[in-house]
Amino acid sequence: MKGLVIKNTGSWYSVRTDDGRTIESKIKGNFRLKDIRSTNPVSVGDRVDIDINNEGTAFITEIEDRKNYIVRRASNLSKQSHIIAANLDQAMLIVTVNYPITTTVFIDRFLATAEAYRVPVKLIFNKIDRYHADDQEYMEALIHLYTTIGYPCSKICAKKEIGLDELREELKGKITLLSGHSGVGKSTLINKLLPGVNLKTGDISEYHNKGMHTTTFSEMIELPDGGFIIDTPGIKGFGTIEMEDAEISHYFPEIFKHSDKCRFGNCSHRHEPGCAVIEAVENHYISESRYRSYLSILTDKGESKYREDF
Ligand SMILES: Nc1nc2c(ncn2[C@@H]2O[C@H](COP(=O)(O)OP(=O)(O)OP(=O)(O)O)[C@@H](O)[C@H]2O)c(=O)[nH]1
Ligand SMILES: [Zn+2]
Repeated sequence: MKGLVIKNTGSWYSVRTDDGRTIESKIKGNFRLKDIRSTNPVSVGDRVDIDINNEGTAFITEIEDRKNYIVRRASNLSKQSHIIAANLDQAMLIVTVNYPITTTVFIDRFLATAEAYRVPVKLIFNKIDRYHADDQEYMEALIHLYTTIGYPCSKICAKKEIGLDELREELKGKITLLSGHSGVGKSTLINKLLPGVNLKTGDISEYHNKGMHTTTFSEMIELPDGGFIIDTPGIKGFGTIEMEDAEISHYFPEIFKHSDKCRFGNCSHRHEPGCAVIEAVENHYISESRYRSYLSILTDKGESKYREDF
């Protein structure tokens, strides 16, 4: 029987089978993944094969290849990773241009990390009911910028349920990582998407923390129309990802595009003569804010500041 891992508590995995049952399962055999040293061989989002036994529980016998997965370091000292979730169809970053401000550096770091993980991202601008003319103008400028680069954007008001039907449509049948600064309205939004659950605003992590006595607890929230949201407690975004200096520009699509024409193949786009990226920034083909974010990742990389952000 094939199914989807939707929850993990300790050594038990809840598997939603393709015929609609939820079967508590354990791992059988010794799973080793080729390219990752991870503390958990199976994670939420994994597609698995299970053998159901007489008691109605099952053994996981096979894991399908993942199209992507997100990780965090198992602990500060360890080189091992913990897989937070696998097979994400998309990530949505909830952004507020005010109340509170989401900085472009925060947005761009999230986008670059998503590129590194090969997870498509959409930006959701929330609290549109609160914005005055200046905020609105800034929001439209950001939407123009990010849409041009290739990141779809939409505007919602979680509180008054504006724009939520379109959002529900986009979440249907998919595994979506939902992320955002504290205070952008993530709990409010999840509440509206899950009628009947009635989480108090600010309580979402408490809800997830039920059974938090195991450190490997992880769960996807099932949506009424099908599809799942991942909102892992304690993980602001994507967990940790290591980026090599030379790689970073690959995760800024428009910078990468221009870097073809740099004089030096190993150009860092900081100060080199004949740098096509710097020229494109000067000529406004690349936005200054994006370039600043690129530089900030380059500068902070390796420092804890960057790791804490995600
Ligand atoms: N005006 C307005 N306020 C909103 C909207 N969405 C959420 N809020 C308010 O913003 C505040 C923060 O909302 P939360 O849903 O708790 O935000 P959160 O992102 O879950 O924040 P944490 O719980 O800290 O992670 C609350 O006072 C909400 O009522 C919106 O669309 N418009
Ligand atoms: Zn360059």
